[in-house]
Amino acid sequence: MAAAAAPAPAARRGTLVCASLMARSSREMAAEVAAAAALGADAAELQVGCINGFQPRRDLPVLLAQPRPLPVIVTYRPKWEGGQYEGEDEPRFEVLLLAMELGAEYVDIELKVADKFLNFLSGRKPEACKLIVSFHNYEYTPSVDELLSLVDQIQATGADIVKIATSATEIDDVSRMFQVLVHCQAKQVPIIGLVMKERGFISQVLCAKYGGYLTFASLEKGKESAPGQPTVADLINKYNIRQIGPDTKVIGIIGNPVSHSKSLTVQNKAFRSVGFNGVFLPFLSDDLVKFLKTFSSPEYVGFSCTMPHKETAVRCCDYLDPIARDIGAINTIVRRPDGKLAGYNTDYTGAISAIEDAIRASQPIDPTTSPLARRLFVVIGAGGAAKAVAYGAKEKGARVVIANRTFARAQELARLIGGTALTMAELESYHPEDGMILANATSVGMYPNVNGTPLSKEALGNYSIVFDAVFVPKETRLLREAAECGIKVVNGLEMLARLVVVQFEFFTGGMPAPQRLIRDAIMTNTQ
Ligand SMILES: O=C1C[C@@](O)(C(=O)O)C[C@@H](O)[C@@H]1O
Repeated sequence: MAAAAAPAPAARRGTLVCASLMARSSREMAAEVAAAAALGADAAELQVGCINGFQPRRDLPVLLAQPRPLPVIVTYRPKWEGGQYEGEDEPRFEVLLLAMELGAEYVDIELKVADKFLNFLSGRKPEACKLIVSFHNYEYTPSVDELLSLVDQIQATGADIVKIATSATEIDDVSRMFQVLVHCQAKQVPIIGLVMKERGFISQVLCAKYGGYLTFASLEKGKESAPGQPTVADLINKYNIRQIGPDTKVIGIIGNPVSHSKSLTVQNKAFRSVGFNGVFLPFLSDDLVKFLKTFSSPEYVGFSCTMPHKETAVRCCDYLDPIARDIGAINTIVRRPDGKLAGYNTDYTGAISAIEDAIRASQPIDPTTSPLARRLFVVIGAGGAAKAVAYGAKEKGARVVIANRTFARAQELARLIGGTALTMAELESYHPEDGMILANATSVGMYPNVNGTPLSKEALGNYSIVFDAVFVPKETRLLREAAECGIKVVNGLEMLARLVVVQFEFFTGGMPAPQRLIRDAIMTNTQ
C-alpha cells in the first residue's frame, strides 16, 4: 500500500470485537454469547442458519432474551452468499424483522437483496436497530475502484453500516482494503472491511488502526466462521487490539510459515510492557520484494525475516550492516525515518552472545575480550545459519572450522571466512586440542526428526561447550548426549531470547528491551 495515511485520532472510535457464533442450538448459542462476553468481546454475531431445525419463534426469543450479555448482530445467510439458508427470501426477511422487533441491535442483509429487504420492511425497522448491508467475495479481493464502487452501492441502499468481506490470495490484497477503510473513515462512513483467509489475517487486527467499525473473531480455535479468523482472546490479549489506533506502529515477521513463531506472543508482550505503541503481526508472504513495496508507508517500521526470505532480504535493503553483508543473509529490517531500509543479522549476535555468556558464567574471564578469542570453534553446516555463526565466531577472534555433509560447501564457507574445512567423517575423530567449542547450525535434530543428531555421542567428549541452533525441541538429542557426557550445553532458545532482544531494540527505535520478560516468555511459551 503506497502509504495509506491512518485517520486522525479525533475521528476515531474503538473497533468492536465481535464473536461470530455458529452453534447448533439456540441454548448453546446463548451460552456462547455469555462466553464471548466473559472473554471481553463487545458484540456477538448470531448466525442463526447454523441452528439445527431453526424455528424462529422458538429460538429467537431464547437468543434475544433480555438482559443480554452483549449486543448482537443477527445474520441469516443464504446459501448463495456462503450461508446455510436455502429457501425463498420472504421467510428469511420475516425472521430478520422478528429479530429487529425482539431488540437485536444489528441485522445483516446481503447487498444483492438489500433493496428488496428494505421494501419488505417498508418502514418497520425499529430506529435502534442498525442495518448492516454486506458483500462477500470468497475468492479474491477486487481492485480499490471496485471496492469503492461497492461502498457506494451499499450506501445507496440506506445501510447504517457497510460490510465488505473479501478473500486474500496474497497478503498484499489486504492493503487495498486498508485504503478503502481510510477512505470511509475520512467520509465518516461506518464500515466493516475485512479480508478473509490465512493471508488476510492482518486485516482482522489492523482494521483497528484504520478505523474499521468492527472485526470478527472466533470464540475459540476450530470455531471460526470464516477462514483465517483470529480468536477473541488472541485479538484482545495477544495482539492488544484495544491499544491499536491510528498512530500504532506496525512490525511483523515475514516468511512462510510464520504462524508458529514465538516472536508473535513475545514481541507483543514486550511492546505492551514498556508502553510501546506497536503491534507485531504474522506477515505470511511468499514474495518479500512485493510485500515491502506494498507495505511501504512509514508506520510499517520493522520486519523480522524468516524462511525463505533471509537471503532475498539482503537485496531489499538500502543499507546493510557490514557483517550481515558478509554473511549474505539478514533477519531484521528497520525502516529509518527517511524511509530507507536497513538490514541486520541478529541470528549471529544471538548465537554468539549465548555461547559467550555460557562461557563467562562458568569461568572468570577478562570482560574486555571475547571468551571466543583464539578458541577452536567447530561449526557443523554450511547454510545461512552456519554462515552467520561462523562469521560471528571469526569476528570474535576464534579459529573457525567448518564441517558439512557436502564437503565442497564446507570448503567454500571455510575459504570465505578464512577457516578450515573438515568432512563429517574427519569430525568424528577431530581432537587437536582441548577446550573446543561445537556449534550445530544444521536442522538435524529439529522437530519432528528429534532422533537425528549431527555428531556421535563418542565424538562429543572432545568439546567443552556444545551449542545447538535448533530450538524445537529445546533439548535436542545432541544437547542431551552432550550433557550426559558432562559437557556444558547452550540451547537454541538462548540464542532466540538474545536475538529477539536485539530485534526489539531495533523495532522500538532503541527502547531498552524488557530482557527478563522476553526470556521468560521464550522459555515458557509453547507456541
Ligand atoms: O530464527 C529466527 C526466529 C524467527 O524466525 C522467529 O520465529 O521469531 C525470527 C527470525 O528473525 C529469526 O532469525
